[in-house]
Amino acid sequence: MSAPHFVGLIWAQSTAGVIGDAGSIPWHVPEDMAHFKSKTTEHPVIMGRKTWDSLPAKFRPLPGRRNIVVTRNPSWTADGADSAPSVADAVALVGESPVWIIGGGEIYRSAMDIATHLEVTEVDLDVDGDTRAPEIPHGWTATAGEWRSSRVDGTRFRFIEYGKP
Ligand SMILES: CCc1nc(N)nc(N)c1OCCCOc1ncccc1N1CCC(C(F)(F)F)CC1
Repeated sequence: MSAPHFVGLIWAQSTAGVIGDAGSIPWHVPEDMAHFKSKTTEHPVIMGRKTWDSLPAKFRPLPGRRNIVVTRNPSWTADGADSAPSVADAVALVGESPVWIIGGGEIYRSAMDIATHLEVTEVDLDVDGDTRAPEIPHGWTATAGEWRSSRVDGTRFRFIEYGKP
């Protein structure tokens, strides 16, 4: 099994870096859900247990993808998910590329060192939240798409891709 050479982190954040509040996402931008779905479908996804718990029931497990949940609880199990004690162990379970790391905050921070690709949706909102996006270290280069407006309520958003030269 070869280690995946494409390890992507994917998240949606407010401009100030909020990604969640009380276990949910404080906005509704269906274009981001479609973006997330198109990027991750058919590829394995790795997430923390809190993100697993936050998934709406009809998306748990995320369909069409191997779901791997990172938890320190060795007796944790769930239908439709594998588990691993750390991000590194979860990535080691995957012998294909790309693998997508889909949240939450703690998991992104522990995965940043092994990430090769960041796929960030910036939502132009000023919202409060208890969970923040990871700091992006120096050395990543950003390619930002154009600002778009959500069909629901006109909320502006854009997709930013980060690579490492
Ligand atoms: C979309 C939210 C999202 N955006 C980006 N860009 N990066 C992410 N890491 C991400 O968080 C995925 C895990 C949390 O996901 C959800 N949390 C609350 C409600 C709904 C969801 N979604 C809806 C879409 C669904 C589909 F299967 F269609 F993709 C998956 C579950």
